[in-house]
Amino acid sequence: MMDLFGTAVLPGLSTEDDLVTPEEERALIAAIDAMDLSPFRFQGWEGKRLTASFGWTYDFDAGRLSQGEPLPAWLRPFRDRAARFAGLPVGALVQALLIRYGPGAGIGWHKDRPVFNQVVGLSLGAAAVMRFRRRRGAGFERANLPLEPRGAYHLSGEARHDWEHSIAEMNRPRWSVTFRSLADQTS
Ligand SMILES: O=C(O)CCC(=O)C(=O)O
Ligand SMILES: [Fe+2]
Repeated sequence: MMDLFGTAVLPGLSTEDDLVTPEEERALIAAIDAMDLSPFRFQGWEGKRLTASFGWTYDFDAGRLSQGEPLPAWLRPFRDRAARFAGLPVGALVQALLIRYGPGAGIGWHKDRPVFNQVVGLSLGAAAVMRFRRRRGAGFERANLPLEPRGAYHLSGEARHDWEHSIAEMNRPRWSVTFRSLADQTS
C-alpha cells in the first residue's frame, strides 16, 4: 500500500500536480476569503475550519441533502478542470465545498457522507498531509498522501469508500476546494 517513500498508493486514489497556476492559486484564495465563510458546524459543535458550500449540500444539522446556491462563476472553470482530471463527465461534480483552515485547524478522521460519491480536492496555501486509515484486525492499516499546494487529488473506489481520511492540524493557513458527485449518479 506504500511506495518506497511512504506515499499513499491506494486503489482509487490519484493525484495531479499543478492543477492550477500560482496566479490562479492567489486569485482562488482571495475569492474564498471574500466569501461569507462560516465555522463548520456538526451537530452543534463548531470546528476551527471556515466553510462555504455550493450546489447540492449536505446539511449536517438537518442530516439531509439540500440544494444550495449554484456554484459561483469564478469556481466553474476549476470544477470543469477537476472533472477532466478525474475522468468524470463535466457536470458530475454537483457540490463544491470551500474550506479555510486557520492556524491550528485540521480535519478529524472521517469518510465523506454516503450521499456523495467521488471526491476531487484542490489544495491551496500551506502543504499538508492527508492521512488514511482502515481497520485491520485489532489495529489500523495506514497510508499518507502529501498534499502540495496547487495539486489535486481524486478519491474514488476503495480509497473513497473503505478508508477514512484526516488532515493533521497545520501551523500555516491552508485552503481547499473539494468537488463531489452524488452517490446515485456516477460510479
Ligand atoms: O481539505 C481537504 O482537502 C479535505 C477536506 C475533507 O476531507 C472534507 O471536506 O471532507
Ligand atoms: Fe473528507
